[in-house]
Amino acid sequence: MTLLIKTNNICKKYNSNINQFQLKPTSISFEKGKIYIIKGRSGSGKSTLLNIIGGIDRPTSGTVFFNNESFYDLSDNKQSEIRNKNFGFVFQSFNLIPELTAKDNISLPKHFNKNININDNKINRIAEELGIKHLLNSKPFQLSGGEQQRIAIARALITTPEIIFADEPTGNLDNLNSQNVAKLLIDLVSNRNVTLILVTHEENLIKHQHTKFFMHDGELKLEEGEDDA
Ligand SMILES: Nc1ncnc2c1ncn2[C@@H]1O[C@H](COP(=O)(O)OP(=O)(O)OP(=O)(O)O)[C@@H](O)[C@H]1O
Repeated sequence: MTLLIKTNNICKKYNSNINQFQLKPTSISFEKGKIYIIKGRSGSGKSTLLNIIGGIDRPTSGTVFFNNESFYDLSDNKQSEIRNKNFGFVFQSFNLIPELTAKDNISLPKHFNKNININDNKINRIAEELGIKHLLNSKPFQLSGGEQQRIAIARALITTPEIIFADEPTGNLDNLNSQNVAKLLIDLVSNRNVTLILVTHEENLIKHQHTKFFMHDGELKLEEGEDDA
């Protein structure tokens, strides 16, 4: 088992006029090639946790280790490099650039880091796996939600990341598309030995070998029947 990400008592406090929220101290480990599912009610703190682990949002206190280095103590350049090269993100709202074709959206990581190798071969291969090869010249507005999310998944995988963070990736899709896209994502990461942290409510996709967490009022708990994380 190779440890990829580990958090040590990460905590986040939001104090605004509108609301107060606290992610309670969380210590958790993520291993290479494993799939982690996070469930929980709206507002319980799932995205807050995912953003901290994914290097997008610094915790109020505590440490996130990526490959044994304290991520938020690295330089801004190094943090961006890791986010761009080693992490992949899939969001509920797809986050595609409307002016770009599907192909250019998939190539986007190269725009941020010239050292990332993305070529036509690689794009065609992944597009084929995702069943979107015929859509590469289309723009997002010409595509259905399920097709757009497949493009976003291709963009997340094209850099051959070590870990994918997926925050309710099927939240904007109808039932059938939702099942298909979530299954595709799980199959693709499993075939590549990529770690997946998936926020989802798709109960029927969750398998016994996945590690399941439940977030309640900012507190993350391992679901019963699991070993300690
Ligand atoms: N930048 C912010 N400033 C202030 N409060 C915030 C901020 N981001 C999130 N919150 C608050 O933190 C709490 C947790 O939000 P979070 O988005 O993590 O929940 P969630 O479980 O992902 O919800 P959902 O399932 O609806 O996406 C909420 O009460 C939210 O309003």
